[in-house]
Amino acid sequence: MSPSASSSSSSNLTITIGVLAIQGAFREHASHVNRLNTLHASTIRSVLVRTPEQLADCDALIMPGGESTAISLGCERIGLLEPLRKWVRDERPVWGTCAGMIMLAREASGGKKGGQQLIGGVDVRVGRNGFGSQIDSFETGLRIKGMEREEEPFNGVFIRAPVVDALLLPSDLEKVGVDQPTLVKRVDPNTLPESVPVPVTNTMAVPLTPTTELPANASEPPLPKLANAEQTLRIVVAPPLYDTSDPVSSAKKRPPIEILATLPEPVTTPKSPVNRPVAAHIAQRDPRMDIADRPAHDSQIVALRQGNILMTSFHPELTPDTRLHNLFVSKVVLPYKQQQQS
Ligand SMILES: NC(=O)CC[C@H](N)C(=O)O
Repeated sequence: MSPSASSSSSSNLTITIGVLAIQGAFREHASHVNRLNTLHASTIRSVLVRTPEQLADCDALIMPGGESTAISLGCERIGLLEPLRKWVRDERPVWGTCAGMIMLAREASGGKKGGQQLIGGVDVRVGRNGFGSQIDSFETGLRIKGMEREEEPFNGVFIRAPVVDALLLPSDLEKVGVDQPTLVKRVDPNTLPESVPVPVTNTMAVPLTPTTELPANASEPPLPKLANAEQTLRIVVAPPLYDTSDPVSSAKKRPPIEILATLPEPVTTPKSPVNRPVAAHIAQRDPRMDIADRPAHDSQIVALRQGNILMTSFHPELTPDTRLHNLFVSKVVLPYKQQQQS
């Protein structure tokens, strides 16, 4: 940020935070945003976003929790997917909570048949429903790095929340074919032992390590013969958002991942059978990801930031606490807006 972007300039600003309002807990997010107004010299206001035009008027965007397949389909139908991808490509501030986190991940496992469209932007693979189903919902006190009164736990509400399967190397960009906007890789979970770490030897399976090459023709491998096809793990991949003509140098320009909150224990035994293979993958941690505060298992990560993108696997809008909304505004949105104005 330039020195001219002093905090005094923030008093003249009006900050418009859009909340994607296709499905899910968007009203709760909007009301949390509005409550921040009294905390800042700038005017902070929320708007519900349902069209590309409404998005264009925003300084920042929140993608709420709900059902990522429904949100994704809704975005597709109203022509919001590409504007959202452009938003991320332009490095504008965005925060995804729960389903919103799934949308912003570069890869997602545990998807439905037929896959789903992702926006992408953050170099992680998340596992849908990785903590289990609705009845496995839980709340837990979290310490969130950089939040005001950091020592005071923030109540994380986890509802069919996504788990971080793995942090991905940015250089994986080169592995994603530009002609194939959404690839669905299929892995036969029967080939993966329950214990970790595992070498994947079945040639039908696409190994789950971040360094895996996709098949040269980038077409889907044939479906393995399974007793129960629902057990097949699907991984959907977001289209590449950045210039991949020189993947290595473009990957180097990617902002680092900052880990903001972790759980004390890894998620090694997801209750959902669909996600069991993910558990096997969890320990296949890429040691080249040298990141501060990285926990022993990537599955422990529940809040992270990459550049101007924030993602949390829990629902901060379902508690009265507005500290996380304030962190987004103070640490991501205001600096971005000030930089734009300087
Ligand atoms: N609370 C949530 O947002 C749940 C997310 C949901 N499991 C999904 O896949 O979209």
